Amino acid sequence: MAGIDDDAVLRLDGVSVRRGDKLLLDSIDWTVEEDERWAVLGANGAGKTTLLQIAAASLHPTSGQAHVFGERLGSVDVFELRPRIGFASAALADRIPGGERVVDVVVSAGYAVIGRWREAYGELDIARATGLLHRFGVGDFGERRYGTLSQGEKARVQIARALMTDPELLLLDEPAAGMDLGGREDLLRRLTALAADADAPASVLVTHHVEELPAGITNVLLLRDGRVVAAGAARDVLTAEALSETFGLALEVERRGGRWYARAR
Ligand SMILES: Nc1ncnc2c1ncn2[C@@H]1O[C@H](COP(=O)(O)OP(=O)(O)OP(=O)(O)O)[C@@H](O)[C@H]1O
Repeated sequence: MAGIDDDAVLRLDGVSVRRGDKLLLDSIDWTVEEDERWAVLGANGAGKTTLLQIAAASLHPTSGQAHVFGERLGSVDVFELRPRIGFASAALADRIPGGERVVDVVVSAGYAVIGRWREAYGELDIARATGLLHRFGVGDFGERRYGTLSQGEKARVQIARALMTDPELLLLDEPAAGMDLGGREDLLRRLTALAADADAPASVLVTHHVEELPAGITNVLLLRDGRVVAAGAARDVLTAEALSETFGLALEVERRGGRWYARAR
């Protein structure tokens, strides 16, 4: 199988993850290419976070093979891969000490992952971090203490932090969770702009809600009980039938202005 698609950012072949009797992921085949912006959709407990942990090289499959940047997990030093991956999630957001200055939260991403934490930050690093904070609508908060930010503001800081190292793969676990409607729509506008940026990394965004997909998502993977229901181009995959199967209820789905909307039938 090696060599079939060595340019892929991520390639999973028959990946399963088992914990005790439970199969968290069941024989997943999935390829993410450099220019693709993926969304992974599924109900609570479907296995989305587990799948993202494999993509982040922080979990190894129980069986099957996972390649990240062409390197097989299990045969490569993951500490070499991780600096090339930007990861933002609520769980990570909660681990950051509340007393940290927001700009330091962002700028330290580079030092944390590449082990340069002893070095002083340069002006260029601060400028880049500040630029990223502005890009995600929290540019005025650089001097604030991280713990004083709202959940939605922290999520934006996390995305800026994930992009700080100029990663080749960006993983976003429910970036709009806990945001009010205005905050969500503003964030989605910014993620849409990121998706349209030819220099932006390949990305995988995990969510429960089709309404939280930014316009510009190119591909979708639907997950139910650890299995792929469908995966491929967004407009082929986001059908009423496939979404209904994914969430276990009859849904209708609609696309408007590049965004997606679902409701019970
Ligand atoms: N160590 C473990 N042992 C047993 N089951 C586990 C373990 N870790 C996770 N699970 C279960 O695996 C399933 C998948 O979990 P995962 O967090 O990947 O789902 P998810 O799709 O991200 O869910 P959510 O949307 O609720 O965050 C869940 O049912 C969870 O309870």
